[in-house]
Amino acid sequence: MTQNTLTITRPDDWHLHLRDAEALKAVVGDTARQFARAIIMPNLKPPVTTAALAVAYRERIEQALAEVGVAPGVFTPLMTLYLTDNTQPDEAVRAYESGAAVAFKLYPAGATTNSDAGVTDLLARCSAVLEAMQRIGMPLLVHGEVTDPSVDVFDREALFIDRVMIPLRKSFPALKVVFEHITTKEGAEYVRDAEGPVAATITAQHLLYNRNAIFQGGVRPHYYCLPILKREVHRRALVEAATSESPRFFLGTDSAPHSKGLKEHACGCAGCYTAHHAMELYATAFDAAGKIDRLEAFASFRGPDFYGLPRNTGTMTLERADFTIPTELPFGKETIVPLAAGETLKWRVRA
Ligand SMILES: NC(=O)N[C@@H](CC(=O)O)C(=O)O
Ligand SMILES: [Zn+2]
Ligand SMILES: [Zn+2]
Repeated sequence: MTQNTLTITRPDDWHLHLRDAEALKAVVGDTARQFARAIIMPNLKPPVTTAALAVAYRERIEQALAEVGVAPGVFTPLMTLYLTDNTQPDEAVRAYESGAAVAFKLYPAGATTNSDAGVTDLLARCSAVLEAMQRIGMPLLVHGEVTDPSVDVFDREALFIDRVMIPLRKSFPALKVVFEHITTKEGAEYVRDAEGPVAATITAQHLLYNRNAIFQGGVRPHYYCLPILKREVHRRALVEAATSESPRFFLGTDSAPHSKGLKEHACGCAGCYTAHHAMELYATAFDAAGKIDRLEAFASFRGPDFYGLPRNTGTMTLERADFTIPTELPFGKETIVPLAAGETLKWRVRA
């Protein structure tokens, strides 16, 4: 018998970009409608590099939530700090122990949107802060792509494992590491098999699409994100990982809003906007794999378990019903085109 409804513990998003100011106000309500908590990425301009900046950013998020009518306590932002070559160990201790931030985010310099202030050489520049993080149990969240321009863009994640991840985890074997938005079979296998406290987030777009989506009938900038969509063999490996019984894979949308104008551009920005219908996308992907029963563990259990946080207590109900994704959404004075705009999904969140 086909299952037509699914009630799960309220989910969390373990990788989210909320931006700031008008953009923040435009998108934060979408996430708060679907998720109880989210890990907020620190790649603002300028980046969120200190506990004080994270506290101030959290206040702006809370103000935006109030302005769009989200009641207090409905949604909790979990803040992160942006690691730089100059981050001092006492900043990690101050941020983590005061509750200002739950993790540090590693952006290799030049790897992705707003990563210019990122790290140039992780082990050479950041060993003292990594040592402190390992000691206090503060996770390191990693954008896992090498930045060497001579490396093919489709190979940058796989090479990162050998060049950065393995040496990092050899030097700091007890450091909690989240390999963010994995996109390859190599990434999934590494996380599945590695020793020690390692996990990975997986986006909806990497479960649903392979790289053909970027080029179907012409170039489609709204399917362009980093790390870029890969071949079908990789998509299948990610679906297998997400729907497996491994506790190491959990939901992280990487919803990354950019205005329509900046996406449909000669040099379009990387990032897919999925916060608006994230659970519909994930449910469609899990159902297509015949594994809708595994969605709750992926979306609601494994993330808090890895971070050492309590699981949520409320519930969300999804139902098998057509859900057509809007073609455009308001985005301050501009608009934003969500991922898979105009397409019809098989599941929707019951209001
Ligand atoms: N994923 C993306 O394509 N873009 C993200 C940055 C990131 O997560 O790498 C963004 O901030 O726009
Ligand atoms: Zn990233
Ligand atoms: Zn991201």
